[in-house]
Amino acid sequence: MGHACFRLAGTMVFVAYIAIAWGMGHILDLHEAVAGIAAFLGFSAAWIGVVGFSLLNFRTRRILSIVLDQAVFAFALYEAGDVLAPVIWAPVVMAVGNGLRNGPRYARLSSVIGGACVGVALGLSPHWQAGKLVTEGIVLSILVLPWYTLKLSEQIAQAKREMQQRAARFESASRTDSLTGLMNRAGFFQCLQKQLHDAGRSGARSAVMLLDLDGFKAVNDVGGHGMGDEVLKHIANRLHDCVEANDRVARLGGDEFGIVVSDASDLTELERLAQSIVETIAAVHVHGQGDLRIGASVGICLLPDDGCRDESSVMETADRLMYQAKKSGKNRYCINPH
Ligand SMILES: Nc1nc2c(ncn2[C@@H]2O[C@H](COP(=O)(O)OP(=O)(O)OP(=O)(O)O)[C@@H](O)[C@H]2O)c(=O)[nH]1
Repeated sequence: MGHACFRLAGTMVFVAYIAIAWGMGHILDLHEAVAGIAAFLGFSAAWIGVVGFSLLNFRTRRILSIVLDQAVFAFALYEAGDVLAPVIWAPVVMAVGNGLRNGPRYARLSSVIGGACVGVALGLSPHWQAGKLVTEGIVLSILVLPWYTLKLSEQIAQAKREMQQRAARFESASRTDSLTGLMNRAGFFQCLQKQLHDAGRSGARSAVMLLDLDGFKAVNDVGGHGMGDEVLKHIANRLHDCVEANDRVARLGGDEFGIVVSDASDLTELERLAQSIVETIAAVHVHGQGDLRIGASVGICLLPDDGCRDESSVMETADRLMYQAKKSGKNRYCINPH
């Protein structure tokens, strides 16, 4: 309704302008001036009924308001002649406005109706017939300019969409590890930041795990880098299978992985998850390499923790605990005191 009021105000100003111009043009013929003003007031009453009070269904209302807009302008041009020269571009603007608001179909409809109405009005007017070329130019502009403007605006919108999609792809690539498809370090830190923020507000317990593979170097040394890459991808999939849908897994670099466990309210459950991760990795078989085995040392930082209020202090704690797990024999997890 706000928009209808805006259009209504615009039309009233337009009608007032025509009425005054007409009145001045017929200053010596008061009777005709009053008749003209009455005709425009009649139009605005019809317009208020159609658009302002929503008397008809949406689509019919739109089409009818296009016909009324364009027809009344053509009629005014026919009657008022040069007085309306300053607003000769009005049908083009109406068609472009209709297109931008309601879609290209309405722009085409508006320009065809506008071109036809103005063409007929100018063709019948002895005044405009005198300048035939100008008349043809006006009609041609009404038919061509809205189409051209809308085409341009469609192309700009399409280019904007493509740029946004490309930016989103770059953004996603900058947070993804290209080998495993997991989040990379940057993505993990972003995720950790959000987790700390949410945990700070809700006070709910969550956890951050830092996992470093044990004995991974030997896989590369024996099976080559290609084999090492396959093992990293396999481990990424297994870790992803171990956690809940709300948890996030990342490869932080080399043979180091990070996990944000969003709900660690049940400590037994969290320790069970850590143990199952250690066992899952210990069970990974490096194909064709005899009894070459790998393992994982895991450091777990429980949150909230007064000493871990930002990402770097959380990572430092998890890193310290991970090294503690390595030092105490590898293939195990260590958790901060709680
Ligand atoms: N295949 C492969 N290897 C990598 C990649 N990034 C790092 N590495 C290798 O991973 C190994 C990691 O080194 P370490 O953590 O010291 O090896 P580790 O045998 O697991 O040592 P511990 O952690 O002490 O058990 C190095 O040999 C790196 O070259 C990668 O993207 N692909």
